[in-house]
Amino acid sequence: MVNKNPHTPSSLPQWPEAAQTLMALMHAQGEVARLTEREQLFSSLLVSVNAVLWAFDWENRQVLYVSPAYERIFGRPAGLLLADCNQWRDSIYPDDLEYAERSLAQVLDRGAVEDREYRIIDAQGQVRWLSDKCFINRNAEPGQRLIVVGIAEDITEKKRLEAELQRLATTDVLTQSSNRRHFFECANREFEQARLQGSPLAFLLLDIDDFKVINDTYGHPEGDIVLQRIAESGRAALRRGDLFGRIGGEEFAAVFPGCSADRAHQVAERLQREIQRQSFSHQGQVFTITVSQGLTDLRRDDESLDSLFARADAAMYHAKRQGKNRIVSG
Ligand SMILES: Nc1nc2c(ncn2[C@@H]2O[C@H](COP(=O)(O)OP(=O)(O)OP(=O)(O)O)[C@@H](O)[C@H]2O)c(=O)[nH]1
Repeated sequence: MVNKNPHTPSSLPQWPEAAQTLMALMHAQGEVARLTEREQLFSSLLVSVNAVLWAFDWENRQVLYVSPAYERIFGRPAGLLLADCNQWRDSIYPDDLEYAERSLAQVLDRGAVEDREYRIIDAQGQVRWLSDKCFINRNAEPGQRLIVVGIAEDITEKKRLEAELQRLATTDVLTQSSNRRHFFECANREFEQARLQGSPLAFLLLDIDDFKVINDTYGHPEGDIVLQRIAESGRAALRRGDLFGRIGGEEFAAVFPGCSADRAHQVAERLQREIQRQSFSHQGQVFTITVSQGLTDLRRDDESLDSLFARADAAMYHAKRQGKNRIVSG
């Protein structure tokens, strides 16, 4: 072969090696470009996701990595956390701290803990809910340091919606009292507990007198206001732990756990007076209302809440038949 270029060294065997180097260089540059692109993709994912990814060196108690969402969700500098892992612990809502630490330690036995939820207080003093799943790093060789990794998602909005859904499902929209279903669910629980513990329990039914006349005379919206005021009086008359709900159109019910019949009668009388004291006005006309109440208490042979309900219902209808505006015990 003839060397046509006098300036090029004639060591032809060097060419393939140089070409290979060049090819390797170009390949490496391509890899770097691809990795850079990947890194940018991961960075934008980590920034946009509403969760903190973290890695923790268990033995050395050191946070090795925390994703950018940490600063946004906790409102604290990541650098401080990397220097002192207690920064995370110090953000946890005091009531949830013991649970958060115990459930994190469970990862050592279980390899993964995916159902941890606890609250933190961010730097602005706002309470936030986290779902903080954690896993032992599976790639660790025996003898290597133990790394726990996790993903702590901000579920504050989800919790707020759940609470709102729960409120809507259990509350009567007009009076903001417990609705019928929720009232009886709670009442049944109290009944079972009272039976188990042998403690007293009283059950009350309250029905507005001549409510149809009120609606017919003053209009349905005025009737609605009456219902709201009765519910307010009911809530005001009860103690913490008592149950109160609207169980029908103009019918309310209450359960008094731990309350003797005499004591429940005093509460019913207070409620009766409070309702009688209220006055309503519609287009210059002032009117008052009365209610009839049926009261009973737990007896040894009561096998379900239905028995108490039936006795209170019968007592309430006695009150109606005897002229209304009164409390009858049954
Ligand atoms: N304004 C209003 N009225 C309601 C609501 N639910 C039921 N009612 C009314 O409550 C009234 C109940 O009437 P009745 O069952 O005859 O009872 P009452 O007139 O109170 O008679 P007594 O119970 O014998 O004193 C009806 O007029 C229903 O339309 C409600 O949500 N708002």
